[in-house]
Amino acid sequence: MSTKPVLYYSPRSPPCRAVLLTAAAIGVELDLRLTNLKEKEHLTPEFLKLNPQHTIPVLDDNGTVVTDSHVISAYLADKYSPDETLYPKDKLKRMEVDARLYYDAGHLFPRVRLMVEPVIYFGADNIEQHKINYMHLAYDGLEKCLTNSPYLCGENLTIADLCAVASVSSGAIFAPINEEKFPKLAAWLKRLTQLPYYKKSNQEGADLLGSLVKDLLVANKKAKENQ
Ligand SMILES: N[C@@H](CCC(=O)N[C@@H](CS)C(=O)NCC(=O)O)C(=O)O
Repeated sequence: MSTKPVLYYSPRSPPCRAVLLTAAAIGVELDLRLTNLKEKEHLTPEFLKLNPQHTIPVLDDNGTVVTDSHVISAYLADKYSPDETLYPKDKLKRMEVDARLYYDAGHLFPRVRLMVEPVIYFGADNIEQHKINYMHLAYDGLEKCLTNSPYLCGENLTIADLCAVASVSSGAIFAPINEEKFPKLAAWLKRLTQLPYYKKSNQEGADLLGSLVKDLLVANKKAKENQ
């Protein structure tokens, strides 16, 4: 008997939230398994069998194991989405969505992690200005994609929007989006926050990440002063 796909995840993680958004957009229920990175639950032999790259999210759909949020989102849309718009089957349209997904994988999320991971894992007590500027550079790429369309790939919401918004909403906590400089990006972000499942699938986890990092910045500073 087939059961709900299992998702190994953490709500703070932007890529995990991208998958939560995609699943909610499709209406597929997931069996959520919290994976605590601080406790090194992603480094156990059992987890490494699922994903030797030791990253979350990981999806286990009745024995089909899928890793990487972008690939998982594409898999879920292909397998479970009732309509094609979320991840188009047309080759040219799909290429455009894939290009935006790779932009998230290669530019947006890495710049978010560059700001937050030194604070979470290595005791940094400051997010340097150059990291914030670097995030802003990545916003610029999205601003230019948006031209006159409401979504990153035109008139329809796609998994590219859902993956990108998990990163952008997290990045914006530390590298705020200047509405004058990035008016289309700011409007796009507002548009996505209106999705009925946005708060539960993304906002709550982004808030958790924001408060964790802000608290750690203070704690790390104190620890340094007391050294
Ligand atoms: N490209 C991957 C990135 C996933 C990723 O780096 N996840 C972080 C948590 S936000 C992680 O698992 N870090 C643990 C590690 O790298 O060992 C994806 O989109 O799924």
